[in-house]
Amino acid sequence: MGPGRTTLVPPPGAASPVRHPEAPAPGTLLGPHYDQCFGCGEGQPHGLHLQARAGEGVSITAEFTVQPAHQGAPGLAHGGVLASALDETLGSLNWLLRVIAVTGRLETDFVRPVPVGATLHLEARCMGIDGRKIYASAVGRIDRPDGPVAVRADAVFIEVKLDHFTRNGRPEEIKAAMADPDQIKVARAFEVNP
Ligand SMILES: CCCCCCCC/C=C\CCCCCCCC(=O)SCCNC(=O)CCNC(=O)[C@H](O)C(C)(C)COP(=O)(O)OP(=O)(O)OC[C@H]1O[C@@H](n2cnc3c(N)ncnc32)[C@H](O)[C@@H]1OP(=O)(O)O
Repeated sequence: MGPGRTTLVPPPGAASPVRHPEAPAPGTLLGPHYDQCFGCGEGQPHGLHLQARAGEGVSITAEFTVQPAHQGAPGLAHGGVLASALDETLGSLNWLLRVIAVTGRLETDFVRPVPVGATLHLEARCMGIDGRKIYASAVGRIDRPDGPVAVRADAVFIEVKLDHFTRNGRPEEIKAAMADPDQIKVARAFEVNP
């Protein structure tokens, strides 16, 4: 099945996700995978500054507070920003699997408007793995971990090698990342060492 027609439900026969033995313990704050990442980077002034934590099994919890820079309608979060928060939380599951993967498809339901100043409490879970395809779902609730559901997403991530970034990224940023010992450490933490 080609891109665009791919179901977001793991097919029969998909493998159950397995938490990597060296994955960070449940409760551990993961920290940004890249300082300039729009989702999690600390050096990105207009970014989401989303903070993700390892959960049990292959699950992640994350929080993000909607800032004035994230508005669509007056006083409300932009839908694309909310989709970014879901994408980032789902992408963080890869820390626990220790695979590098990029979003192939992301489907979002917007259930409730999210005001500026609200904190979105997100939770993502890996639902199954089929070859290079990683199926995952997430939900975001307003202001409390058990608050009202505002957004939901289903996604498929596709496993890639590190050279996906080095071949495709703008050379300036790639060069800087390769010269940064912290970035090399992060890249290693994602990669399965055969
Ligand atoms: C020292 C250097 C430092 C650098 C490194 C730092 C470490 C960083 C670590 C971690 C970073 C993570 C960053 C997280 C950020 C949040 C997540 C994002 O937003 S990611 C950005 C948005 N996504 C993209 O930009 C993807 C763009 N798309 C592509 O590049 C390609 O289309 C790609 C890789 C997804 C697939 O291309 P193919 O040629 O490799 O693979 P094919 O053979 O086409 O497909 C393989 C299987 O996947 C399915 N597939 C492919 N594309 C799909 C799609 N779009 N939807 C559903 N299924 C898809 C296919 O149907 C096929 O399945 P069948 O094996 O036949 O069962």
